[in-house]
Amino acid sequence: MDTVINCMNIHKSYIKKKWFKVVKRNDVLNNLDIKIKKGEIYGLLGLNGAGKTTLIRIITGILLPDKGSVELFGMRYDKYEKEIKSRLGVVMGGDRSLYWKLSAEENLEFFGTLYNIPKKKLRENIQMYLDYVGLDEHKKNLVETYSKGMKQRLLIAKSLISEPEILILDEPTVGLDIQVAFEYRKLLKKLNDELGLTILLTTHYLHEAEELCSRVGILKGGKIVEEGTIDYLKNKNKMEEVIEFKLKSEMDYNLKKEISNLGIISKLTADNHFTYQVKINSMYREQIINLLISQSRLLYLEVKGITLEDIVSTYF
Ligand SMILES: Nc1ncnc2c1ncn2[C@@H]1O[C@H](COP(=O)(O)OP(=O)(O)OP(=O)(O)O)[C@@H](O)[C@H]1O
Repeated sequence: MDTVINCMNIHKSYIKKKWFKVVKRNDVLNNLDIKIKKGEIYGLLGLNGAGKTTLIRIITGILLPDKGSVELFGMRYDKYEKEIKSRLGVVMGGDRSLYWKLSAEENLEFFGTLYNIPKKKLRENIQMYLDYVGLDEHKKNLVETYSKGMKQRLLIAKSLISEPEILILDEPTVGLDIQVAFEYRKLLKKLNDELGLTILLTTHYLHEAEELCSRVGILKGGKIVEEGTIDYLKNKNKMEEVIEFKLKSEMDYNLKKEISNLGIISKLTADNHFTYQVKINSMYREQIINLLISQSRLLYLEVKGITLEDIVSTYF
């Protein structure tokens, strides 16, 4: 498969200066490599502040790296910026880039002319993509009357108007309600399946990465420290599930030893009582549940699905 995004040895630091002196230096990306193949949906994962948005800004040519090189479609921004950008659709957080006093159709006409798309082709694309994102009925309405979900879909239509080959999205479903986010993910999947768009996105939601991404990469300490499918990451870290339980008193040595043989125990520090979590591979679920139920000190027990933060945290 062709590599369409190739970042090599990327370094990026944010520097705060006072009187020409560096007073604070934050090395965000450090010798980072990433390769994304044509047709993939790649999810960039990491804790808050890991540098996901910084990397997205570098890949989209908004920000220059301090060191290293970025190639899209085998081309570099210093020589082929216009060509690269014409093949890239970008949806960053927020809806500031739409004109609220214009209708959806007028917004797309305006942005389409910036791309120098011939008039007839532009009119066809506007119709096609408004249809595609399910906004055809509302195309004459002012954007200020749109819901957040509708604005998000319009931003996708806007990014598609120039017929890009790669779509890049920074936390696309943040702030959307469950149903709207579900529909939005369906739309992204459709764009990948039907139009063959390569998609790069950042997300904090495990179910989103599971539903959408053919591959994810974990960004930690300025580098991609792990890549693969979500299933691969879960199995590798033997972290299929989390069991939370509460005891009447502190866990004794014997119980702790028995549970530790099956999973990783931690105490919920935010809780003043004796609440614990154990991360386990699902094959040990029954065994741990039986063990805990046999304890007269057990107050409550809950089996929880693991979160993306649980997976990402194992790399810290
Ligand atoms: N323009 C900037 N100037 C200075 N520091 C910045 C700037 N942008 C980001 N940072 C810092 O760089 C680090 C990485 O930020 P970035 O937004 O890339 O992380 P992120 O992984 O996208 O985080 P989140 O998941 O919270 O959105 C953070 O410590 C942030 O405070």
